Amino acid sequence: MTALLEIDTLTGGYRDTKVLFDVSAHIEAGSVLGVFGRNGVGKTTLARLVQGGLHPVHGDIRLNGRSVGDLPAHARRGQGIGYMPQTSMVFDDLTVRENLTLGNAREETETYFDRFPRLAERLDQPAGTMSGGERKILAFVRTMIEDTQVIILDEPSEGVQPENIDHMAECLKERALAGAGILLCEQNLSFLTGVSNWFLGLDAGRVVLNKLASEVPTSELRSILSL
Ligand SMILES: Nc1ncnc2c1ncn2[C@@H]1O[C@H](COP(=O)(O)OP(=O)(O)OP(=O)(O)O)[C@@H](O)[C@H]1O
Repeated sequence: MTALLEIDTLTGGYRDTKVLFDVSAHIEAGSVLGVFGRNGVGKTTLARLVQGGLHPVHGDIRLNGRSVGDLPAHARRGQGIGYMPQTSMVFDDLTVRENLTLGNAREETETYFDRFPRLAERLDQPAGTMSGGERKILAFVRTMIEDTQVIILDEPSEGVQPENIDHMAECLKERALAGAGILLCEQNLSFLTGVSNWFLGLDAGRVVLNKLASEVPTSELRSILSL
């Protein structure tokens, strides 16, 4: 059976500098691929190559068996690939409400307010007046409510308090159960292990682990993080 998203021998980076080398992975519908590795190993670069902000030097990305590797980011978004970047992820001058009503919502935003009441309290405030952690939550919810098949999240838990990270994990599991494929780049091991079905470990731009999560002891993850 064809995977929802196939990442096929991707090599790429920034102008003349290659950062990722021959990275392959796949994401099934209903599953979470946890991408991890130390700072600077290429997690964000992988996220951007899949999202379309960067274009590969070599390799391809296929959505439901069809190549999207030559498409610009907006066209990949149109085909159902959502993306929460690590930084600059909300429109600071727009209110929380306006940020949440951009794009194609697949479900009511209100369903997220029980888990993240801070957003409901701040609906009419410019997003730029919120804390870094609150802006992360806003960007996360906006990404979750979009009508997408694949969701790419780049370090959503960074700067977010533990209780809200737990709520993020619940949302991701629910979205996967509803059929989405999720590519989660994360440094927070307990969050990553709590939601991932499959792990992709990177070091210096190369795959050092690509395995079913249930077959990977935490010690192996830790050793990759301290390589
Ligand atoms: N715009 C850029 N131009 C040139 N090199 C870059 C650029 N952005 C990142 N790099 C380099 O690419 C490499 C991989 O960076 P990347 O941001 O993908 O790593 P990461 O695993 O996401 O790191 P972190 O965990 O710190 O976010 C690093 O060596 C970084 O310095």
